[in-house]
Amino acid sequence: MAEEKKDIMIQFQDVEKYYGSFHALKKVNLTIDRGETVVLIGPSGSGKSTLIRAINGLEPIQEGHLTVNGFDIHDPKTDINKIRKRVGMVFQHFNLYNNKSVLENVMLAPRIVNHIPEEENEKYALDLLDRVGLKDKAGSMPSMLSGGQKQRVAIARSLAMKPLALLFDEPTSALDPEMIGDVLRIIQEIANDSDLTSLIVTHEMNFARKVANRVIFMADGQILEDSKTEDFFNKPTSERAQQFVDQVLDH
Ligand SMILES: Nc1ncnc2c1ncn2[C@@H]1O[C@H](COP(=O)(O)OP(=O)(O)OP(=O)(O)O)[C@@H](O)[C@H]1O
Repeated sequence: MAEEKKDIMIQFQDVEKYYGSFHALKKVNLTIDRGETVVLIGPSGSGKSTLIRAINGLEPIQEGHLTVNGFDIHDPKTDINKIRKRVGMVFQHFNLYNNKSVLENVMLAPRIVNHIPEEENEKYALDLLDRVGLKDKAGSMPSMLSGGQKQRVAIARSLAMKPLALLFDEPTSALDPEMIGDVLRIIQEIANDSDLTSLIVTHEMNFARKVANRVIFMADGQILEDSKTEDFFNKPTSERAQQFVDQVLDH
């Protein structure tokens, strides 16, 4: 029988990353297929942000290969901007343009980078704001919004570029508890869009359990587990992961 051909979106092969002499990613091997929703968890300082930021070239790697949509992202010949156009990132602290309206925040990159005609751009931006429940805030400035609303604008903004993949780096860590649910619900809806590949760093274990196809567990710069979600939560194979899950679920 012919082997099923997988459609790989993100692939780390023996990736090593150092900050000076500090070894932040140790021989990382990871393959994420198109359309998968993968959650990345692990203790503070284990390298989750470093791994996710390497994917769109925000952190250089020193050894190994990292391909995104078939391009070796750390090959000097690769045009990193072409990859960043299709790989969106949602940050912990939103990173909105505070001097621009909500609508302008969503319209800016498609206008400047993709030269989308104004009318089409505005229509799509308003559709996206509707999708995140904020169409009525289109004319507001970010300073008028709650943290949860800001993060929903940031999500709409990342979708405006019609990404192939979205990277979420602790998208709810800076939010008040009552804001978290709405943001997670929207991330779940987006992640379940079958074409989109999502990689989500989160400490929200119940959310991870609901949304992810797979869970990656990191500690000390290494991937210790890469399991189907239910397998991971039913019985992590490493003691380190078991301790982590027990600790997080206790809180
Ligand atoms: N710019 C940097 N220079 C030096 N060391 C860094 C830098 N960025 C991160 N580190 C170190 O690399 C390690 C991994 O950091 P990283 O932010 O990737 O971890 P994390 O798992 O995302 O942690 P957290 O859950 O606390 O955000 C940490 O020990 C951190 O101190």
